[in-house]
This record gives sequence, structure tokens and C-alpha cells, in this order.
Amino acid sequence: MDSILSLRQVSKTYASGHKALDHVDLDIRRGEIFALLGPNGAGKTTLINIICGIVRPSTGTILVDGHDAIREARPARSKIGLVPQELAVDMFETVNATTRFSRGLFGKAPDRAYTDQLLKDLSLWDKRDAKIMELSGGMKRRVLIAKALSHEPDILFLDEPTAGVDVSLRRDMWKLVLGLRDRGTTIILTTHYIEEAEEMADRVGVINRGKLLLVEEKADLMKKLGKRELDLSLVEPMRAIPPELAEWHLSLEDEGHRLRYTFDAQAERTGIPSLLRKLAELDIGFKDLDTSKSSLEDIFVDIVAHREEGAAA
Ligand SMILES: Nc1ncnc2c1ncn2[C@@H]1O[C@H](COP(=O)(O)OP(=O)(O)OP(=O)(O)O)[C@@H](O)[C@H]1O
Repeated sequence: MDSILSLRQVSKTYASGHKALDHVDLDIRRGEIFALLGPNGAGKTTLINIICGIVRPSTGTILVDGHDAIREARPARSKIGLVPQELAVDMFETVNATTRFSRGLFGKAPDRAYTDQLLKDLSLWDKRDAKIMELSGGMKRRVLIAKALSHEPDILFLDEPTAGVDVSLRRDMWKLVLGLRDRGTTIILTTHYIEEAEEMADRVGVINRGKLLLVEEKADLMKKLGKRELDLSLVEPMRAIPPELAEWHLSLEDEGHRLRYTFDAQAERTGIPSLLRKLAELDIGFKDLDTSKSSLEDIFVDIVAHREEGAAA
């Protein structure tokens, strides 16, 4: 694999004693979009900050396009653009000035043609002389991206790029990120939104409590995510599932009061009509039926439970 970024056995214990990262190994392929999913406090920002040289790892090595992130911090950092979660810009500065200034911070000579094009690509050209405080929230986010790309980095980190933005802006951001990838930028984003990973990522990593639990091709993960559940509240509680229902692999919940069928939401045939026919045939009555899609949280719980079982075995 042609890795642009390699982490080996990276751990971080903060001064408070909190272990935010636990032996993380990760390779990012050149040119891919990698989505890092994880609940609050999982360690996503810590991981990004370590790669960007903002936080020092307790142990482990990080190579950024061949440069050691600690021993060769400057060349390593210059490969990276970081779009932080929170707005950290001078509100009184103009869009144009702040973008050019960011480029200078990385020791790059001014390149008007590049920064002008960047503002055009991000639909900020008309606003180039506006003060940042005068912009809408969505425009401000675009300014953060312009700043992050101002020094022509090969890797772009987006920390929660669409947290708190409306649906149409989210779609715009997705388009923009896909466009950057088409031009060869490697993109790593953190997110809570499964749709975001679904829409954009080539690969997905799941992190929880500082541990990278899995890294998979999105297509493979989506198969696991596409599970739905059908719950039937039974008229009469059941002690065991009749053998005639074996092919649906049902489970009995709530002390026999509910029958649960888990199926693949993307499958052409869900198996529900035949299940309902069979229940009628067997004279099994139900009062109510309910379907639910597995949420990201369920998936985390599932993955974590699985891993812990595996570790215990
Ligand atoms: N400077 C610090 N000192 C002590 N603990 C910290 C520090 N920074 C982060 N932590 C802790 O480390 C853990 C991981 O935090 P981190 O910000 O990396 O999580 P995250 O996955 O980015 O979460 P979120 O989705 O909420 O942004 C959390 O429990 C957090 O409280």
C-alpha cells in the first residue's frame, strides 16, 4: 500500500492520567478519503492533534509522507492542512488577508494565482474583501478550509466538518471535499454522522475509548450498518421459537413478549412478507409491529461488545 501517513503503536496519556489513545496502528492511503468515526471523547481530536504536532504522543511513531512527525516536525506539518472544529480566526481580518497570512505561516512564498484560485474554488471570491465577522456560518467554515489549504498541503484533516450545519450546506461541503480528493488531496475526516461516512469515505475507521477497533472499506462496513429490526409484540408470550420459523433466525426479547427479526435493509427481499404469512399459518398473533434501523450507537456497542468478547476468549 502507498501510505501517505503511518502510525505505529501511538498512545497518549494526558497529565491527568487519562489514556486518550491506546496503541493505535493506522495507515492512510495516498489519495483516499478516510472517515474516523467515534463517540464523544473517543480520542479523535487527540489523534489529529498528535499527527499535526499539536499534542505530543506518550509513545509511538508517526510518519507523514516519510517525515517523522516529531523529529522532522516542520516538513511533516507542512504536508498537512487542518480544518479545526472551532472557528479560530481573527474576526476583523478579511477573507483574502487571512488566507494569504496562513500560507506565510508555513514559510511559503506568496502565490497570488494559487490563493485567488482557492478562494474561487471555495465560492469565497465575491467575499474576498469582506471581514470574517460579516460572513454566514457556512462561509466561515469555507474560510477555515481556505486557510487549511493555503500552503498546498497533500493531506487535509477535517475535524467534524459538518457539525451543526444545515442539510444544504452539508451537501455543499461534501461536494467540495469530493472535488479536493479528485485533485489528489488525501482527506481524513472525523464525524459522528454515519451519512457523512456513507456519502464520502473510501474507508472507515471506528475508534472508541482510545482504541482503533476496526478499519474497513466503506462498502464492507455499510453491509453491517444496513441492518434493520422488525419487532412484533405478541398477543401470547412465547417460551421458545417454533422450529418452523428457524429460517428467519428470530430472537425472543422481553421475556417472550416480543419477536425480533433482523434483516438487511438493502436486500431486495427482506423476508418480511413470508415471515408474516408463516406467523398467520402458525396462528401466532401480534398486537403491534415496529421497525428500527441500527444507529451508529448500536453499531459501536455491537463492535465494542464483539471485540471485548474476542479479547476475553
Ligand atoms: N488536554 C487534555 N488533558 C486531559 N484529558 C484530555 C485532554 N484533551 C482531551 N482529553 C480527554 O481525552 C479523551 C479524548 O478526547 P478527544 O478530544 O480526543 O475526543 P474526541 O473523540 O475528539 O471527542 P469529540 O467527539 O467530543 O470531539 C476525552 O476523555 C477527553 O476528556
